[in-house]
Amino acid sequence: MLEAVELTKQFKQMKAVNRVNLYLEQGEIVGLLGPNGAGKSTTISMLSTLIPPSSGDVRFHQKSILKNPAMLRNVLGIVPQEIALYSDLSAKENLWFFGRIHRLSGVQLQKKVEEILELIGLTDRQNDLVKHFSGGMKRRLNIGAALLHEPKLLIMDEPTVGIDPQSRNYILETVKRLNEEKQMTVLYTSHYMEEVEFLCNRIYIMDKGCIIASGTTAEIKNILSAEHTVEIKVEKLNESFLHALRTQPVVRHIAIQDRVITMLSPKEVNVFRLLFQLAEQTDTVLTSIEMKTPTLEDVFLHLTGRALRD
Ligand SMILES: Nc1ncnc2c1ncn2[C@@H]1O[C@H](COP(=O)(O)OP(=O)(O)OP(=O)(O)O)[C@@H](O)[C@H]1O
Repeated sequence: MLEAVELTKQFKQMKAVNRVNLYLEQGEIVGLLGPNGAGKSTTISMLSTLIPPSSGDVRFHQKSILKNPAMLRNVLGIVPQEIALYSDLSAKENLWFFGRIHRLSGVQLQKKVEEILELIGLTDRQNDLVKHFSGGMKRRLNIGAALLHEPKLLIMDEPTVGIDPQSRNYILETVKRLNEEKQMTVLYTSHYMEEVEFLCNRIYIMDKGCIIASGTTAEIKNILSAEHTVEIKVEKLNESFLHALRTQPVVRHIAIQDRVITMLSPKEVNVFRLLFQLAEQTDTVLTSIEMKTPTLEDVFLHLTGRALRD
């Protein structure tokens, strides 16, 4: 349905997006995952015809949209990262305004506004001014505004940033319903692993302007199929134990939070024996050792050496 071919954006000295190739099939929810500054917003700005690429192409149903953006714009809904609403208007008035931009009017517009208010759970608050809304309610309305013209393709730029867990779940469930009930194709960018894992059929992981991995969640996790994530709890964090761990060639990506140490190690290594030996040598009391299947977060760490939300 939509395809990026060698898509590149150069801002003066900075290559924000570097030869990105990705595609969305009709009816898929595709995740674009990456840390701040990875190039996600720039990529979707080019995909949604808001900014032109420096080189490369964007194709919609195999046709380049660079010279004919209207073809895509008519069926595209965009949920921007920044809230784009009028705070002195009510929720309903905002939806009316955006509906008119999409040339809806009369009974058709009225019906659509009611339907959207219901979908985003704001029917009861439809007459309240947006300036009195919580962050989560604004985000939901922001999404509603993108849905008025029944887009076939919805591009969402980190739609859950800075909101409460309840609104976040509401948004995720709404996206899933739109996909299942209306067969809406969705490109969803986020730096929350759990969100893309919950929503997406396929995922692209982006870092420093490049796609560094792609596939289904299972395929991406498989990159680390030969490794375990090991979680070690210690009674007291001991520098000599950490030093001993860090010097082991079979131990990688050590992360520490409070008294919990997380690391990766190959499955064929007897990590229990190794940890007990090191604990004994350094007078460290181990409270528990747990082996886990690597998460997408671990894969990102493996590929880039950094955590997703560093
Ligand atoms: N108009 C611009 N001019 C110059 N540099 C830019 C411009 N827009 C983005 N950049 C730079 O390009 C890089 C990628 O930014 P982008 O906003 O696409 O990343 P992102 O993955 O969406 O990050 P975030 O999650 O913070 O939005 C960043 O280093 C950013 O500073």
